[in-house]
Amino acid sequence: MNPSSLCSLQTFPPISHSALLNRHCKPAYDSTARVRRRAVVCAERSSRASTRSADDYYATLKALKSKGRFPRKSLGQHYMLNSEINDQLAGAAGIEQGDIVLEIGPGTGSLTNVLLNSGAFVLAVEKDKHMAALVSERFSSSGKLKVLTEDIVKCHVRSHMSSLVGSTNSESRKAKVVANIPFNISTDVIKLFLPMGDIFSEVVLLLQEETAVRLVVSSLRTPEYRPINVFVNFYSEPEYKFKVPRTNFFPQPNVDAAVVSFKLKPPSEYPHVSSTKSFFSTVNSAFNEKRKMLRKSLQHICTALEIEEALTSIGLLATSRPEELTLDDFVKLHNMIAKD
Ligand SMILES: C[S@@+](CC[C@H](N)C(=O)[O-])C[C@H]1O[C@@H](n2cnc3c(N)ncnc32)[C@H](O)[C@@H]1O
Repeated sequence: MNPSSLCSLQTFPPISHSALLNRHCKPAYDSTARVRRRAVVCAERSSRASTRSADDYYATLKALKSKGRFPRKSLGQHYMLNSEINDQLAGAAGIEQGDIVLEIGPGTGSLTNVLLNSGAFVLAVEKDKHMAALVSERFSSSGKLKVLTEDIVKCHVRSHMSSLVGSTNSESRKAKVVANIPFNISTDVIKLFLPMGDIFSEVVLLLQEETAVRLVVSSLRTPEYRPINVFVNFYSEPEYKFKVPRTNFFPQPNVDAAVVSFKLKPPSEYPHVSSTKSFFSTVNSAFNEKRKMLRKSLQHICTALEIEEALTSIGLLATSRPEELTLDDFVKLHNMIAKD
C-alpha cells in the first residue's frame, strides 16, 4: 500500500470547540493521539511528494486559531481535512491550467489550494468575513484568486463572472463551479447554478450523501421522485461520483457526504417548452398533491378530459400520477395543455 492510499484511509476524531481554542489542548486518549500523529506524518509525506502545504487536522486548527475562530454551525462550517478528497473533487471537474473556477465557501482554503495548484483562476465567495480574510491572506501572492465576502445565494454571479471572463481572456472556455458547500444551502445552490449552462460547463459539489442520492438516483415510481429531479434533469446530466465519510471533516457532521457532478446543458439543448416558468409551475402543481391523478391536480390549467386526452396521446394512462412521468413526458404534457 503506498503512502497516499494510507492517507485516504485516515480518519479524524472530533474535538470540542473549547479544546480548539485552548493553546495547550491534548488529545484525550492514546489511540486518538496515535491517529492524529499518523495524520501529521501522512500530511508531511504528501506535502513532500507534491510540494503542497497540507490542510490536515493541525493545519486547520492553526488556521482557525490564527483568527480566533471556531466552526459555526449556522454557516455549515465543516472543514475538509483530507487533501486527497479535494484532489478528487478538482479531478471530477477536470480542472486544468487556465480554467476559471467559482468556489463557494473556501473556508480555510484547502480546496482553493488544490484549485490554484491545478492552474485555475479562482473566484471564491465566502459569507464569513473572517474566513474570507484568512483565505485572501493565505493566497495573496498567487495573483490568481479573487475573494468576495458575500452570501452566494444573494450574489450577482453573472456580473462577477462576466467581468472575470473578460479580464482573464478565456471567453472561449466556460467556467466551472467546484465546492464543498454547507449542506443547508444545497437546494438554493442547485437552483441558482444549474440554469447557468451559458456560463458554466459543470458544477461539482460535495453534498450531504442523502441529498446526493435524492438528486441523482431517485427514479420514477419512488416516493423520493420530486420536482427537483425534473429540474436537475432539465438543466443537467447529474452523476454521483463517490461517497465521503463524515470522518473526513472537522468538526465531524452527523451525516456522510458525497460528490456529485452536474454537467450543464447549454441553453440550446434544454427541452423545448414555451416558457420554463410555466413548465416548472405545471410540474410543481402536479406534485403538490402527489397521490392525486394528474387529471385532478392540473384542473386549474384545463379540463380533466383534456388532460386525459393529452396523457393518452403521449402513450400514458389517463389515470397517471406525477411520479410516473419522466422529464420528457412532462415536457410533452405541458406543451399540449399549456395555454401560453
Ligand atoms: C462546509 S465548509 C467548507 C469549507 C472549505 N471549502 C473546506 O472544504 O474545508 C462551508 C463554507 O461555506 C461558507 N458559507 C456558509 N454559508 C455560505 C453562503 N451562504 N455563501 C458563501 N459561503 C458560505 C462557510 O463560512 C464555510 O467556510
